[in-house]
This record gives sequence, structure tokens and C-alpha cells, in this order.
Amino acid sequence: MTASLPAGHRFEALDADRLRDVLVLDTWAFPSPAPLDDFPADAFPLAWDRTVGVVAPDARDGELAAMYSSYPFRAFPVPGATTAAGGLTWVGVHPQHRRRGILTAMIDAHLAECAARGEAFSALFAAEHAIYGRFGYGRAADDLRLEIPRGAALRDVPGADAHTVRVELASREAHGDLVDRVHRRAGLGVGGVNRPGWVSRETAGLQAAFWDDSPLRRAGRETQRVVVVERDGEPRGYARLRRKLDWETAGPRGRVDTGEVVALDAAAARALWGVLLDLDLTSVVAPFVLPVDDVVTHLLVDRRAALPRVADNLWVRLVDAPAALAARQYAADVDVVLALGDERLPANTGTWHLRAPAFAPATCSRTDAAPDLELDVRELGAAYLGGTSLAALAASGLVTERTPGALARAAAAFAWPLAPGCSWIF
Ligand SMILES: CC(=O)SCCNC(=O)CCNC(=O)[C@H](O)C(C)(C)COP(=O)(O)OP(=O)(O)OC[C@H]1O[C@@H](n2cnc3c(N)ncnc32)[C@H](O)[C@@H]1OP(=O)(O)O
Repeated sequence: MTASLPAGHRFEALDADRLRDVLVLDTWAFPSPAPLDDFPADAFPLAWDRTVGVVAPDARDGELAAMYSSYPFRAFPVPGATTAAGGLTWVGVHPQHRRRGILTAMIDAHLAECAARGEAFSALFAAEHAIYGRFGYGRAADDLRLEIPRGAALRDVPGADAHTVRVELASREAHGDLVDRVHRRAGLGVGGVNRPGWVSRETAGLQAAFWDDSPLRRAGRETQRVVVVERDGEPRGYARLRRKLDWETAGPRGRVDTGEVVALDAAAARALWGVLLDLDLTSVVAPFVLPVDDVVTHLLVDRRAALPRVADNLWVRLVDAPAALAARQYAADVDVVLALGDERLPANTGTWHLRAPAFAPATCSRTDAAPDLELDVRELGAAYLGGTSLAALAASGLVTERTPGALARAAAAFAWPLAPGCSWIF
């Protein structure tokens, strides 16, 4: 089942000369108070060779009815490995053209492009929760939102005091390399267990956009700052932040919005959070997105006082299901036959035999054997990064066990010791 654009509409490849047209369409889809001239042209993340517009039959010159793009993640972290994936992004349909099937046609085009490029799955951040499930995307990771009171007690960690601290204006020139290095190392996790979904900013455009500090990004807050913690001269952690000062009768009520807070071990994390939670004139620290099992959840003496909330992080849509299943590792020996349904990409539909020893390469091939478990591609996408339990999906009526005992074994194998999560939104 492949959807076409509405009659008379056509896809059009976009290049960097179309930036203005892209921004016009984008600000129809995502309203912005900023004039288009305030959008930074030199810190633009789009991969133009993967950026496609939709033109309506009655369009004026350059006018777009819709667009989508994707990032080329060559080394997307999956459990125990990395693999190529397409990061769907900048999806927008002009309000004049919505609900006529344009998104549906764009998704089909994107999935076909992923398949042609050898990207076994597509991943995205959803603007609204209800949009992407119908296209076979499963919610594959959550993230934790906190509002930590200033001065919140943290558990002591031996070695934290051995760190030195730099508090500086953030810039790509001064901090780009160290942030990239520490971020990548943090994704390797602990004890040989990586963090699935911990995507690096792999392209120059993504790096430039990450460090962009134009007024558009500030939303009434200060320019970007960075805290770096070092041990023996080696960077061991960093946090980017912006403060906003407010005065109330009782005194200053400033807020610290952090971007990534990343540390290589518990001692560095303790040193970093110690700084963030003790900034003068502030009363609350709000980290943007954190993995649900982030170190800070084990450092806080009173996690409840930090008002924990959970939101959806990455969504995953398997494009080549057997290739994707073989590209990750499993946390227990697995030998299971899956009956997979996929209305949108029928090549995935059928019965697949997945085999792997624990924490070792896997194989997946078509089989005629009777299935142990039956599920739709959306649920397999949800479970793919190890953050959504197949057993919980079965309890919700979304996975069916055909062979007694197979569900427990498969659910244990598909799980992963570190929760998946991406530390930035693409
Ligand atoms: C990865 C990213 O970039 S996320 C960003 C997504 N973009 C936005 O949210 C910007 C604002 N919104 C838009 O641009 C558009 O409304 C879009 C992209 C969400 C939807 O585009 P449309 O062309 O209207 O979608 P389309 O007509 O193909 O809809 C397909 C189906 O999805 C449903 N749908 C579309 N958007 C939504 C939504 N926000 N919530 C729930 N259902 C939705 C439609 O009702 C339709 O269902 P049906 O087949 O049962 O009738």
C-alpha cells in the first residue's frame, strides 16, 4: 500500500537556494514570532540532498504546500551496535493543504528512500503523540523531565571533589570538540553496555545548529553558557545552560534551563550537578531531556521533589525488519520465530526466525516454521531499542504469544540494561 499525493501535486527536490521557501513553509507549520530574517542561514541543519518539497497545482513561484527531510545517521546506536538509519525531520504541511493525505504520501516516499539507501529503520521525534503510530512507528524511548529545586540534596560520590570546574560562555570553537568527544564516550555507557538511541550530531549542519546561539534560540533567556568538569585536565562532563532571572517579593526566583547534562562517570556527574544546583539567584534547574535512568535519578536524595515527568523520546519505524533485527544485539540468548504484520511495507510481512547468543551478533531470516509470537511492525519498532517490553505490549493486547514461554524469553532478550534515549531533539 503506497499512497500518492493528491491529484496534480508533485514532489520537488529542494536545494540550499530554496532556504527561504523552506522557512516560509516551516513557519506555517510551526508558528514562530521571529521574522524570517532572524533565522540563521549559516547554522542550518538540513541535509539538502534528503530534503523534498510538495508543490500544489496552483502554487505561486517557489510556494511549497509541504516538505520533509531526513538526517543521514550512519552510526545510530542500537543495542550493542550501531547501524545506518534515517532521521525523519522537518515534516510540515501548510494548514491550507492539511488532511488530504500529503503526510501519508511523504511518509511512503521517505520509507522508500530509507530502503534504497540501506537504512534499516527510520527514527523521529514526534511533534504530536498521535501522528505516527498509524504509519508503523512505535514509541521506542522515553525521556525524563525534571524541575530540581536549587540546593536539592545529592548523594556523595567518592572522587567528585577531585574535579575542577569551568563556567564559560559556550562556543563551538572553544567547546565543540570536547562536547562531541564526551557525548560520544558517554553513549558507550558502562560495563560494555551502550545506550541505544544516543545519537551523535553526525553532520556539519547538525553541529552548526547545535551551537547556534542566535536570539531566536534564547526565548528571553541569556546567551548559552557551559559548565565543564575536568579531572587531571581531562574533560569528564559538561552541561549547557541558559539562566533567566525573575524577582518576586521574597527575592530572586531565577530558573536554569539546561541542555545536555552529560558525564562519563558518577563522580563527574556529582561534580556537575553540584554546580548546576548551586547557582546564585536561581531557584530551580530544569534539564531538558534525560534518559529515564540518568545518573541524576540515583544522585538525588529526594527524586520526588524534582517533579519527575515522562515524555516520549524516539519513535522507530522498521523499514527492513530482518536487517534491523540482525543489526542489534540481545540481552539474553534468543531463538524465536516472529509472525510480523506490516500493511505499509509488505516485504516485512511474514515469519522471521531470529537467533542470537546474549550480547553477540544476531541473524534473522525468513522461515516456514510456526510462529512463537505474533505482532505488528509498530510494536516491533517500539521494542527495538530495548526500552519497551514485549511482555508489557502483550499485556496490552498488542503482542500475541503462540508458544508458551516464548514471550518471557523474547521479552528478556529484547530488553537492554540501559534505557534508550537521545539527548537532543532532531
Ligand atoms: C518528525 C517531525 O518532523 S514531527 C513534525 C510534524 N509536523 C507538525 O506537527 C507541524 C504541524 N502539522 C502539520 O504540518 C500537519 O498537520 C501534519 C504533518 C501533522 C499532518 O499532515 P496531513 O497532510 O494533514 O496528514 P494526512 O492528511 O496525510 O493525514 C493522515 C492521517 O493522519 C491523521 N493525522 C494527521 N495529523 C494528525 C495529528 N496531528 N494528530 C492525529 N492524527 C493526525 C489524519 O487525520 C489522517 O487520518 P485518516 O487517514 O484516518 O484520515
